[in-house]
Order: sequence, then structure tokens, then C-alpha cells
Amino acid sequence: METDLRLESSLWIGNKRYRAVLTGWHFNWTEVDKKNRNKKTISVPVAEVVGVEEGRVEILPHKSVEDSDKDFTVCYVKRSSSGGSYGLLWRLGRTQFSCPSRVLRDQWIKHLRTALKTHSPLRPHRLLVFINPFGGKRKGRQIYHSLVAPLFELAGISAHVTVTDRANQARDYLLKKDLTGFDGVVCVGGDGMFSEILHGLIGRTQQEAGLCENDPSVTLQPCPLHIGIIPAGSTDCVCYATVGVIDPVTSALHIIIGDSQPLDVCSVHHASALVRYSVSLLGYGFYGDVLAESEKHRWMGPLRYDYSGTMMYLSNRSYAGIVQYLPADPLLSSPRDKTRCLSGCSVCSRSTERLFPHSADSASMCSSHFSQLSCDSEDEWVSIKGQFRCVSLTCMSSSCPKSPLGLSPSAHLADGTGDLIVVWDTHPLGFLKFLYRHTNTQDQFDLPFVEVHRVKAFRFFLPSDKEEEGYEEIGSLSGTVDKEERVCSVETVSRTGSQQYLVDREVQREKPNEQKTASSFLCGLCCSKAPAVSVWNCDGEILPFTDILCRVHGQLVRLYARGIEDGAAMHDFSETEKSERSRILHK
Ligand SMILES: CCCCCCCCCCCCC/C=C/[C@@H](O)[C@H](COP(=O)(O)O)NC(=O)CCCCCCCCCCCCCCC
Ligand SMILES: Nc1ncnc2c1ncn2[C@@H]1O[C@H](COP(=O)(O)OP(=O)(O)O)[C@@H](O)[C@H]1O
Ligand SMILES: [Ca+2]
Repeated sequence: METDLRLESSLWIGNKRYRAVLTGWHFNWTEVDKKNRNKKTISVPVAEVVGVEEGRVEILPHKSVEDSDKDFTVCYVKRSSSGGSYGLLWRLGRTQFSCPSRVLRDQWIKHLRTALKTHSPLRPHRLLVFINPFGGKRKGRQIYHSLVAPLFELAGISAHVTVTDRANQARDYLLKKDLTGFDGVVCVGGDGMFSEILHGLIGRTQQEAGLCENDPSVTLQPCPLHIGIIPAGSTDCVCYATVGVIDPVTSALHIIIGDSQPLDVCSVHHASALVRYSVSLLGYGFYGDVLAESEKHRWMGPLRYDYSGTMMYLSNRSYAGIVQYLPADPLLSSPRDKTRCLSGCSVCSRSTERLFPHSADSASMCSSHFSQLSCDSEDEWVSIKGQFRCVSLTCMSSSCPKSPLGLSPSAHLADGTGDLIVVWDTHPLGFLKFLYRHTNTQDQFDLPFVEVHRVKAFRFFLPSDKEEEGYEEIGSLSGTVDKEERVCSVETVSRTGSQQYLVDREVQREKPNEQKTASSFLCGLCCSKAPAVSVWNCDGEILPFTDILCRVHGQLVRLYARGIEDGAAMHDFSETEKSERSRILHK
């Protein structure tokens, strides 16, 4: 195959001569000076060639073609540093080549197009596009028509576009309408819009496979259609965590070249029924309260989260609860191992083999069950009871512009696990320190009132009234230090075999006396009637239940993305840029 596609010849760009080589995987061109010495080489992976056209093609401001029978134009992905964020921006590069003869020109076009087909089998031809005109700063329509549609056209993609009139329109379309002939679904909007697409596609796939989504022990069928995200929302966490930048052009190029990134999805159940799916943040306490408060201030746009975040921080609430989790295999990875899930991540690749051992035999996948959710596996569950600022589960890092490394910087996109972050009640400055560490490279888990566990499944429920008697003044700051310590004294129940043992743990307080003044000050600002129960924030939606059971489904969907790119892909950058980027990427 490789030898069939190989082509090598002299080509001209303007009046300079180049030695051009197509090897199958790469298309390179090297400037050759008058003394036949090689100068700089440009190398483009065939998988990153957007298109090959006859003649001299201009793309900007509009596509135009100057016909000439000895020229051809190659459009490809070009990287540039993104300044603010740690991912790479992708732009459309374009080079016009001239050949000595028409025959050679036709040969180049034919070989390049064949190489494209061979090496990028997942490039979409037909896409369903849903635009939320009200997401983020309400620029979805404009972003799609001015930045994305022209690129799709250039790549020969036909797009069936719907601008939504109501919430859940996109989800309902995917659940009911004929999807034959479509390769993928693109959402133009934020995490809420992505969530609609996710629910539509997962639901449709299970319907067609005859699987029951309500049963958490059923192994769900992975979705056949890819999802593309053109960021135009408020948080845009799924885009940021899978691409590394919030940039419509970069995302459009990932879609065009048919990149594929599997993603873990968590199913959330209540009383034997599916409630929702989640990929980024499933949060109780602080993040639930921020979302509930922010809904009242939607008119503020993306700023509503900062406003509500500050208000909720000042209300200083904490909640009683019982958290139980099923730990993932600690030998495979850990949320504290300081690694990062980057493009081509080996932990995720190994998980693919573990998650789909008989991928050819899909019938056996459909009928298999997750036995650890059944009663006879109670032994492996760990239980924590106490008073919490927040309890969060995230299937991926959940990085976003507010928190460039995310809720769990070492979480993996596609390893079949989620990270459970438990923040015990603590004094206000401690909690501020925890929140603030999300904005820089300091370790937010290196605090005595925070714990993080890599899990396969998780349960949350409220303590019964009797158990709750010990939790006075829930959510209030007026408790003395003694009371605070009692509130946070916890029991961890873990069971191995038939043995059950209790571990009493005193959660360390950080200089409680010194914080008393700050506490009293903030007390004046906090709500006097703080509720005893919070709500769950599930990727930006409030859940109607508090008691939930969650299970992580490894690699249930695929995105048109490739994860955050590592230094290996940084051939276009200077040494200083490279070292700065790897410093940020590797903490
Ligand atoms: C002191 C600064 C603290 C900054 C803390 C930042 C932590 C941010 C972690 C964000 C994880 C995001 C996970 C994704 C969630 C989205 O699915 C979901 C829906 O997004 P959509 O509206 O685009 O559809 N977004 C959300 O639920 C938003 C959660 C945002 C939480 C932001 C909290 C901001 C806190 C500001 C606190 C300021 C305290 C200042 C005290 C003086
Ligand atoms: N036409 C519409 N009118 C009202 N709501 C919509 C519409 N289309 C989608 N939505 C809903 O809007 C919510 C927020 O959308 P999203 O695109 O995530 O923006 P943001 O990031 O600003 O919250 C989503 O839950 C989605 O279901
Ligand atoms: Ca994961």
C-alpha cells in the first residue's frame, strides 16, 4: 500500500523549487537552492490534509479558483500557539504547487486523494448540525455561518443544519428521526447543548440495540455516530478538555479530518430508573448551589457562574450525606499520579483492550452485565459519611477556561473510570484555597479536608433522620470549633470479605482558632436559612433527586477530537515555546 502511494518529484511554489515526497503517511516538501542543497522541510501528515484541488485556489476572503492545468492546491492543518490556553490552535494552511506538466499534476492530485481516503477512514461526508442560538453570548449562528460552514464546504461535507427553537429539540430529533446516511452530529453551543446530543445518541443507540437504559448493570452499546462540538456556550468544558482550546476553527478542522476520541460517560440512576448521563461535572453541594443560583441570572450570560459562585461561596454551606464508591484498580492509574491524559494516552489505549476484549463479538457485549453493581459485591464498596462542602464526580479532567487543568487534572478521557472528589466541611478560607487552586497549577487535592478516589461506580444518599441528629446547624457557620470538629468526624466503613471494620478518622482542621474571626465576618453575609439539602449539578442541569447511583460506562461515545496534543506535535514551534508548553502540560 505504502509503496503504491509513493510519489516524488520537483514542484514549484512561486519561483522556488522544492523536492516533494508523498510517502503514504506524510506529504513533505523541501526547498532546494540553486546549488541543489536542501533547505527547510515542511511535513504534513496525510491525515491532516483537508483537501487537494486543481488550479490555484484562494480561500480568503472567499473561495476562488484560478484555473491552470499545471497547478494544484493543498489545504492542510497548520498549528499555532494559542497564547492563553495550553492547547494548540489549528488553522487552515494552503500551498499552491506548480508542476512541469499536466500529467504530473494529475498524478499528484490522484495520489494525494487516494492517500487521504486510505489514511483517514473516519472523515465525515454528511453531518447533522444543531445550533443553539441562545447559548453563551448568543453567537452560535454567527460562529457557524462565518467560521465553520465555509470550511465544511471546502472539505466537501454536506451539512443538514437546524437552528433550535426550543430546549431538547436536538435530543428529540436524534431519538426519533431517520439518521441513515449521517456520519456524525455537530452541536454548536455549550455543555448543555452537548448533553442534549449525548442523550439523543445514547438513547437512540440503546433503543435500536434493545437495551434497557434504566438498569445500571447493563453494558450499554457504544454510539456509532461521532459527535463534533463547535464551542459557543458558557463553560465549554467538554470542548476544552478534549481539544485543549475553545476555538471554533480548531474544532471544525478536527471534525473535517475525522479525528476520533472516545469518551467515558456516567449514567445516573434513581430508584431503578435512569435520570441522566454525565461526562464532565456531577456535583452536589457547592456546584449544585452555584448552578441553581445561576439559573436565576441567565441574562448575565457566562458571567452568571462567577456571580453565583461568589454568592454561594459567601453563603458558606455544607451538607450531610453518605458517599459510597466502588474503587477502580489502583494498579492502572491514580488521580494523584500527576500524569495528564494527552493525545494518544497509553492509559486510555490499554483501557480500550480491557473494555472491549471481544470487540468483534458485539452480541456478547450487549448482553453482558456489570456484576459489581449486584448485591453480592457489596464487599468492595467503600462508604464515607459526613458533612461536605461538595461531592463531585468527573469522568474526565473537566478543564475549562476558568480552570485550565480542571476539576481532576490527572483524570482520563477514556479509561472507564471517574474521579470522585470529596471536600469535607471546612473553614471559609480553606475552601477558598481549594477553589483558588483550580485556577493555577497548585494541587487542589493536597489539602487535609479533600480526598479524591478513582472509581467505577458511586452512590450518594442522605443520612436517615436518626443518623442526622448529630449534624446540628447544617449549612450554618455559627457553630463553634468543637461543633465543627464533631460535624467532620467521620466513619469510613470498608469491607473486605466477610469482615467489616470501622476506621474512625478525625479530619484535620487547619488552625481553626485563627479562622474564627473570618468565619464570624462571613457569617453576617451568609444566608440565615441555609437549606439542609443541596441539589445535583449534572453537566449544567439540576437533577430532581438527591439519592443517586452512578456507573461509569467506558468509551460510550466518540468525539471528533484527539485529546490535548503533546510536544511531539509541536514541530512548528521554537524551543522556548516548546519548553513553556511542556511546563504547563506536565505541571
Ligand atoms: C476563586 C476562583 C475559583 C474558581 C473555581 C473554578 C472551578 C471551576 C470548575 C469548573 C468545572 C466545570 C465543569 C463543567 C460544567 C458544565 O457542564 C456546566 C454547564 O455549562 P454550560 O452552561 O456551558 O452549559 N457548568 C457549570 O455547572 C458551571 C460550574 C461553574 C462553577 C464556577 C464556580 C465559580 C466560582 C467562583 C467562586 C468565587 C469565590 C470568590 C470569593 C471571594
Ligand atoms: N432554542 C432554544 N431555546 C432555549 N433553550 C435551548 C434552545 N436550544 C437549546 N437550548 C437549551 O439551552 C441550554 C443551554 O445551552 P448551552 O448551549 O449549553 O449554553 P450555555 O453554555 O450558555 O448554558 C441547554 O440545556 C439546551 O438544552
Ligand atoms: Ca475517565
